[in-house]
Amino acid sequence: MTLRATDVYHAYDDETVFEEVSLSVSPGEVVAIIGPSGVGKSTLLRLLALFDAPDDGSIEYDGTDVWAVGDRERLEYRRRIGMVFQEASLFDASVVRNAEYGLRVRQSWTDRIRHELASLVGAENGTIEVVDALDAVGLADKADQDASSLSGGEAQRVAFARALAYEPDVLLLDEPTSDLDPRNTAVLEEAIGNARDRGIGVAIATHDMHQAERVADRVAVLLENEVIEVGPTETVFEEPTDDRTQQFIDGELIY
Ligand SMILES: Nc1ncnc2c1ncn2[C@@H]1O[C@H](COP(=O)(O)OP(=O)(O)OP(=O)(O)O)[C@@H](O)[C@H]1O
Repeated sequence: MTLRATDVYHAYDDETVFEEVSLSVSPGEVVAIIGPSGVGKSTLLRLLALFDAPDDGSIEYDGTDVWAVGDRERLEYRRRIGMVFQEASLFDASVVRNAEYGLRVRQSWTDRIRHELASLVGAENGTIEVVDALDAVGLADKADQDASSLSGGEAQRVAFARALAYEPDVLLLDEPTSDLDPRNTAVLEEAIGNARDRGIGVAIATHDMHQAERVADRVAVLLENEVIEVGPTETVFEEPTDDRTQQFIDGELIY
């Protein structure tokens, strides 16, 4: 399932964020979106997540213009996309309840009843998908712990597991490790690689160029209202075609 933004124009009031930005995320690849603060990385992810409609251009899901179809159909596409924000927002319940939340809201009533029945007969630690997802972020042993007792890094790992649990086609990550220590960052980066290996398409907005080098197959550089360069990670970092990319990588571009 390829998610594709084509020639997207977007503005907040009279402040233009993008002019003709195009970017795709395909199954089994990690695309890093890098660029200075305020350039529009989060805005691009919100558009790809179908939270907001672009002012012009299109967002396509496997060739379907998702803003040209009805609300119900768009909701179905929306449900195939997982998003993780910079700060985890967990509610006051156990880790497993938090991790299964996305799965629950996406389930049909029949599925929900099935799972409620499963919990009545003692399968309290959630469905296999949720246990797998918690395992992928190294938190299966904390499934029954209260989420409020977790560290910030662990909370973010639960937020990632929540998105993984409903097996999205595409995972959109907005600076998911910017507040985390190296260990939690390493756990999440490994989970990103595993998601990619399972065929999920991942887009990650990051300030951290080393992280982009570590996790991404392709890198898109956002600058001055456009994607100035997109290509294989090695090419973008070793032999960029745009001088501004080199300046940005070298830390010489101040905005
Ligand atoms: N809801 C909003 N209303 C008005 N302006 C907004 C809104 N959201 C973002 N902006 C503006 O749009 C521009 C792009 O913001 P965005 O958050 O997408 O950038 P970013 O690259 O993700 O930044 P950062 O790296 O600091 O998170 C900024 O100038 C920001 O102030």
